[in-house]
Amino acid sequence: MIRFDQVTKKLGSRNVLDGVSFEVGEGETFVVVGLSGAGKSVTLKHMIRLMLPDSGTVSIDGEIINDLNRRSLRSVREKFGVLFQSAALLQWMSVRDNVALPLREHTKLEDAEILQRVDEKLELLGLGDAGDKFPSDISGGMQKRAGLARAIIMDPKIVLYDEPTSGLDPVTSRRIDDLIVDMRKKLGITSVVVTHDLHSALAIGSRIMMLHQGRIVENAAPADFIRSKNETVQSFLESQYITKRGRWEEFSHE
Ligand SMILES: Nc1ncnc2c1ncn2[C@@H]1O[C@H](COP(=O)(O)OP(=O)(O)OP(=O)(O)O)[C@@H](O)[C@H]1O
Repeated sequence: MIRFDQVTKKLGSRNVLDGVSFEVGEGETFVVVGLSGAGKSVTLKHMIRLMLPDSGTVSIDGEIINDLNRRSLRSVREKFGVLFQSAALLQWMSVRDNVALPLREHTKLEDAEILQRVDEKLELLGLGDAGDKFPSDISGGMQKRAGLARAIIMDPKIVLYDEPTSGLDPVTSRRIDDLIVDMRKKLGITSVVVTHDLHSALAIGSRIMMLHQGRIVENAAPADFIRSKNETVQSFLESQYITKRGRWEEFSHE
């Protein structure tokens, strides 16, 4: 579904991606972890061609997206919903209007149909009562959920999450984790999640890939990830108090 083949990207004087190859299969919750500056967000940006590789290819559903024309690129991008770090809600619009925005911009649906679809998504994300509120009147966790409602309003096949739990307290973070798992269970959505939070990664990931200095140091199912012999992976795990005999099962939804 998503495939990177020997992707390299230099930004400034750094090789931010240095021959990165991996695949994300349909229905996976693929988690990308790594220290700050490891190239996680840059990897996400390549998936929707917000950035182009210097060499190597990115393919979506078998189609190499490096050289697509604008129209074909648009149809590839329609497969994606994106939840960036800030949730990026427009402050002067109600939650309902924020979520409706993509439908109003990209479809010719009647307003009644739009509002019905929006309310369905708000309900799904536990925001049934928040439609009339403004972003500044709801909590950070609710804002993230509203951002997620907007990311899935066009019924994408794939959702990209950049640090979905950053800035949230642990309880709210686990609630967002549950929602990401729900997206797969209820809607069959493939997810790619960039996070610093290994507890979250272990709880939701079908695979976890760790980037370090532009290269992949591990790409494995959670149970194998915590047993990785790679030293960079082990010190990353230890920094978050997870040991080789880690109690990740406790966090796992599977
Ligand atoms: N547009 C850009 N121009 C120049 N350098 C960039 C650009 N975007 C990212 N970089 C650099 O590329 C490196 C990787 O950035 P990226 O945002 O992918 O890191 P990250 O792993 O997501 O880190 P964080 O966890 O801090 O968000 C960083 O050193 C960053 O400064």
